[in-house]
Amino acid sequence: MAEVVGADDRAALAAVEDLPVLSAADLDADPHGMFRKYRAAYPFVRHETGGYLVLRHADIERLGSDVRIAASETAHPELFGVTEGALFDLFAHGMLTANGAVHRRRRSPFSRSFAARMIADLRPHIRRSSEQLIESWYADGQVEFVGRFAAQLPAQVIGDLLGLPRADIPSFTELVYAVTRFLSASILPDEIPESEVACQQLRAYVEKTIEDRRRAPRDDFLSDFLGKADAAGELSPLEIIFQIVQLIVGGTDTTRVAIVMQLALLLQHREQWEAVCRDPSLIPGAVAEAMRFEPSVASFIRVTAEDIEVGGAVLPARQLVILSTMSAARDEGAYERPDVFDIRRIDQPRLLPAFGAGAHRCIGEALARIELEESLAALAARIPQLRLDEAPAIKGHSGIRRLDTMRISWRP
Ligand code: HEM
Repeated sequence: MAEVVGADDRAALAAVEDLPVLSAADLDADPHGMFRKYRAAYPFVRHETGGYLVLRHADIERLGSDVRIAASETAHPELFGVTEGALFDLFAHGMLTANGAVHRRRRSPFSRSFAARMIADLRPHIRRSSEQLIESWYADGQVEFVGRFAAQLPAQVIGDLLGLPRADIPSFTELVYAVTRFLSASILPDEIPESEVACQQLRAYVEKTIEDRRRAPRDDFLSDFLGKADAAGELSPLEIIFQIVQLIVGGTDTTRVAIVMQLALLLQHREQWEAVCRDPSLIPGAVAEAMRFEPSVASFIRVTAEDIEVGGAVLPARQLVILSTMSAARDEGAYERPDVFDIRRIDQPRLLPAFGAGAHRCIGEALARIELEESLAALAARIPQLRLDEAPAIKGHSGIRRLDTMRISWRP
């Protein structure tokens, strides 16, 4: 039986075996309500799949940088019986699931090209892409926003970053979303083969793009990355391919869901939408608040290397740990009135929990924020009279969250 090492003033903790076990169905039915209820009493609870859900803001910040918990390497594909193939390689050779020196080696060629000041140069281009997407359906007076805008923009931005031909973007987008399905804990076993085929095709496409760029380098992001990776000589050919695949996959669905949720939340709080339309300086605050209130990524996963004390109880060694950034973002210990959506709030931390913590903190944060800001600015400037006809039903309490459709209109 795990030992309880000290008292926490918010809870009299039982041994780990006695902690509540939350079911995925209950969590999916009311994730914020469940987190609120248990966060007040327990620093972490058990998940029915066998892992532990860590709930409080300060614990997640700390554990995100704690070397005693490690990225999960190939645990996710193995959990689904996937032990070889392109999906497996994505986890075996990518930075997201790697640890220590291997992780640093895979991430470092990107650090300069993804720095905020480099990415800032893309802002006008991302604004133009947003405006062009809006113009493609503006005359219709209404649109299904997820498919016709939110799914398109992130794929276009990454496609442009890698210098892909615009004609390839629709098929590229389909492949990316088919691969992303595998990252969700809710994928069904009979959906995996389709995801595997898509990942093989995406790998082949990226491989060919890299070959083309090596033959004819350009003044662009991909040439810069290949130059650095080749000069350092530390990445295998497979690692080079899968860092790019991971960048594509990491930057697409995450941003799609966030673009949808920020617009939905603003239209559901009409006074705040109108304020953003009148005063674009409110946009960065609106983006941060939407990421806090309904984050597109609900958690990140680690494995404990040894027993770790958290809030007066012990997380046992060799266990899967789900660090719930979604719970952290509504923690009463970190935010005033956490269940109120308020784009003017002044207690946002400098580092938003939604982008993770520690060595794996999102490498694409600056890019994601610009996509969110510029898409919102373009919508607010062009269609301030927007109405929400069908709100998106956002689902999921861990990993990337899911949503299907959202209808908006602007006819008088
Ligand atoms: C709203 C949008 C986004 C959210 C909420 C988000 C969230 C996250 C989170 C929580 C992590 C940490 C995962 C972990 O520690 O296990 C992460 C890592 C990562 N993200 Fe993002 N992300 C977003 C957009 C992007 C974009 C636009 C890109 C790239 C174009 C990107 C690429 C990556 C990569 C490559 C990693 C792995 C970093 C590493 O392991 O060192 N993300 N992201």
